[in-house]
Amino acid sequence: MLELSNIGKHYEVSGNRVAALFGIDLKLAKGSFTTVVGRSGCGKTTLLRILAGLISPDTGEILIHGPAPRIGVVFQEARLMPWLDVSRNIAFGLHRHLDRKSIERKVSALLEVTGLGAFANAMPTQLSGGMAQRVALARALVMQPDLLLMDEPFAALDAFTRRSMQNELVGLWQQKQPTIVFVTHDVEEAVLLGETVIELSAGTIVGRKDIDIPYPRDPTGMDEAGCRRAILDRLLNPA
Ligand SMILES: Nc1ncnc2c1ncn2[C@@H]1O[C@H](COP(=O)(O)OP(=O)(O)OP(=O)(O)O)[C@@H](O)[C@H]1O
Repeated sequence: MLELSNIGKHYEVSGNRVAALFGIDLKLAKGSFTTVVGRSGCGKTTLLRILAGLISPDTGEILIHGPAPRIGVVFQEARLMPWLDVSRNIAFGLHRHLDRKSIERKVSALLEVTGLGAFANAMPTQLSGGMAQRVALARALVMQPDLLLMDEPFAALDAFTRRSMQNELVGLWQQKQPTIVFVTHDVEEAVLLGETVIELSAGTIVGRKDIDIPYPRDPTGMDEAGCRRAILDRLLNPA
């Protein structure tokens, strides 16, 4: 579906050149679930922003095979419009394209899927962090993205809410099969979610691991622990 070839990006910081990414080669098959893991500052967000088209790389090519994908992005913070209720936040991107009845139908389907039915008319200040993040996910999904880009979307949530959001995300992916790229600094999360884990260190890919464990995965499982160990070894001791 999408291919990055030899992508590089640098920033100028106080007259110094900071290489945020270099030599990135990445192929995303249609319907695949890829997690990108690495420590703070390794270039994860920069990679996601390039995939989203929010910034341009300095070098390399982005090749799109087939029609241009519709892209949805979910950030670490929900970034809801504070003056709109939950339904209107979810519907925000639809208004230019659809009539009122179709909007209502789509929004109520997403309220159902994300378990927000009782909060359709709640305002963002009345939501918990987990609920607000559900609204952000619903707002991205209502546009039926072919490519869903997620930048540490569950990082600010407590462990219980994070676990249930992870399960919901896997369920949604299995049902609708969007292509997902999910960035995290948490190796456990990367192994629980991804079909493939891309290991990023100091701006470049230092490893890739296909996770051959059926869903739903178990954070306490032996196979999962083995995968985590292999990934951590490479991230802590890159060649
Ligand atoms: N707008 C910017 N201007 C200057 N430098 C930047 C900018 N954005 C990122 N950088 C630098 O690029 C490098 C990669 O940053 P990036 O945000 O992509 O990392 P990250 O892996 O997402 O980090 P974190 O997990 O902390 O969010 C870092 O050294 C960072 O300081």
